[in-house]
Amino acid sequence: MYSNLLTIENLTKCYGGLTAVDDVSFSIREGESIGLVGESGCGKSTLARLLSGLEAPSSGQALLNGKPIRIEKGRRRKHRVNMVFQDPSDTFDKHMTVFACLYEALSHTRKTSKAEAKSIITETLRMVEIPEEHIHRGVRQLSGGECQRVAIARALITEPHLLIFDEATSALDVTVQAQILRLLVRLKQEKMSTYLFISHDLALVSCLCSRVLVMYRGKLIECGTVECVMDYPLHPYTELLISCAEAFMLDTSGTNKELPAIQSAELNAEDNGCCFFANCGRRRQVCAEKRPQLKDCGPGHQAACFFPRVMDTGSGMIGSA
Ligand SMILES: Nc1ncnc2c1ncn2[C@@H]1O[C@H](COP(=O)(O)OP(=O)(O)OP(=O)(O)O)[C@@H](O)[C@H]1O
Repeated sequence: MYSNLLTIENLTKCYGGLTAVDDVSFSIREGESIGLVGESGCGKSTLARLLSGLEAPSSGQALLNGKPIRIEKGRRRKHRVNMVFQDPSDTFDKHMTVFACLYEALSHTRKTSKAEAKSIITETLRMVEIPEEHIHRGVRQLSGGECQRVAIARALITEPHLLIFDEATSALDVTVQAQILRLLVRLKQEKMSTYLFISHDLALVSCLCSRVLVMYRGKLIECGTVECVMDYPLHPYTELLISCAEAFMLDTSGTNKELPAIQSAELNAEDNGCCFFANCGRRRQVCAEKRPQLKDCGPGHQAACFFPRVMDTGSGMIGSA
């Protein structure tokens, strides 16, 4: 019996000489909301495509309810794992109406009468706050925010086991982003589904998720509850990521704080060593020679670092090796 909805074991994806996802292992329990963060190009979307059966791994496996996720087209895949992408307009046939888009998705997973389909579609559109009179509009007539709501409705209507949001708000302007974020918070409360939120935005992940995974250059380098990782980051890359996010926020005098510098990844000479070696202020010889594996550093908190930050959380020390 598998208690986890999703179990990822040593998942790896190579494109030629590039390892986009490198020996990644983690699990997601049913009903959990997990955040996946990391800089651009670290492999987040590749990992999402592997989980949704859009691409096959080079090695390792992803199990959904104990069964390997395989490349599947259309209906079965979307019923198991469905994705909402950054720019939904790319994923719609612009000549279709809102009703036709949702009906197509629904008919992939369930047989319904027209009347039943109409009632399910109306209810799903209500859930994402699209007015009923939009139902016969063409998707090309929708605004960016409306289009993303319809994309969310299209994903929800298939009742997937796992729903992945890949930067689902980042193409929208800030006011629409805030509306979609409020919608996601509400949906998460109303529908106890299992979600994976991929984002650059740590604040968004903090709002929506209970646990967070941090990736760097294809590797999982830290994971734990949102509170643990945000308040007590152990890996130097996570510390940098959080300080970068804070630096973007205006301080009380109205000026931006200086961004910490990050060196080019090419400076990381040691393929066998730590992927963060070139940028790390705590590096020692062993970091150049051996690759650190994820290890428990505190309750529900893991980091792949030989010298994680040691901190007193008030209820005990974390990070000591
Ligand atoms: N089909 C592909 N063929 C070759 N290289 C690819 C392919 N897809 C992704 N890559 C490369 O794999 C690496 C990881 O890309 P990926 O899109 O997964 O990163 P990401 O973390 O999602 O980035 P972003 O946040 O900018 O979307 C990048 O170097 C990218 O160029």
